[in-house]
Amino acid sequence: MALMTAPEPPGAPDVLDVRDVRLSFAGVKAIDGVSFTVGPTELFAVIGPNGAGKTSIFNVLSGVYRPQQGGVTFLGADLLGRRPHEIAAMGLARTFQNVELFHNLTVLDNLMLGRHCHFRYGALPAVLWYGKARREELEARARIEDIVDFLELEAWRRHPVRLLPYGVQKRVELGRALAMEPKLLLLDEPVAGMNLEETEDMARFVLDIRDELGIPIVLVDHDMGLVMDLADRVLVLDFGRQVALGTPARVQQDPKVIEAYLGGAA
Ligand SMILES: Nc1ncnc2c1ncn2[C@@H]1O[C@H](COP(=O)(O)OP(=O)(O)OP(=O)(O)O)[C@@H](O)[C@H]1O
Repeated sequence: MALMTAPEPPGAPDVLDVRDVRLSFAGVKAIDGVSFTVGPTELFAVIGPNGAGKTSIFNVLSGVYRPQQGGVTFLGADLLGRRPHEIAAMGLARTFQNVELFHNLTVLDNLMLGRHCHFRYGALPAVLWYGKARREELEARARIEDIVDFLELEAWRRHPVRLLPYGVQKRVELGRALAMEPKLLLLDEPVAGMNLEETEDMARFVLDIRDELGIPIVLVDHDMGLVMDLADRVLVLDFGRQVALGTPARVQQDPKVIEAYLGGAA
């Protein structure tokens, strides 16, 4: 399939390296010494009860928050201090807890907007170098059609997003992130508010992105069940602190996790 990327060679370096990150807001420790790595084909999950610091970690990774301490390296380059659009251009794409799309635009137009970081020709150059700009647009349209196929959005492609069922809107948001041709995908509560069927569909697409497209994923959720089914490794947070890090099987049996997470707000 045209979307397929080359498999990583064995022993390829980690795509993400988070080292002892600390972030406070007026004395509230949102992230209190968190460290983890994400491998080149890994599906890594961050879980924890409400207020544990999951969204804060995503906001650090995507350049919205700057931590007071620690380091973050993405594909060997330092991330901290970079603006969100720079980080997106480096290949780190994210989805949001709530659907963040242009609701009056069609599915195809929303996906096209996800590709803007790949356009080299603006309005005036497009007039001057019509041929190249045209080729670029045709190429973009072909990539978008691949994504439409991959996420099974054919039936909705010309519909305004506001008319779509919620689960399909979340899939379009995923498609917009894929349109950026990311090297790492951050998914913020991808099944929040979904019914069972929509959740199962989304779980299948998330696995396919990792397995067929070879894109590593960091997924944040408070739904223990989903994460335990999907993730290669899980980081459990509570009050900003790292409670456990390991395979789902190991984390699930960790007494600290049972006490801090399952016994608490879960
Ligand atoms: N911009 C901010 N200003 C002040 N406090 C913040 C800010 N962002 C996060 N916090 C605080 O940091 C802590 C962690 O919040 P965060 O949103 O990261 O948790 P979460 O695990 O994503 O929670 P949820 O599951 O409810 O989304 C909370 O105590 C929160 O109130």
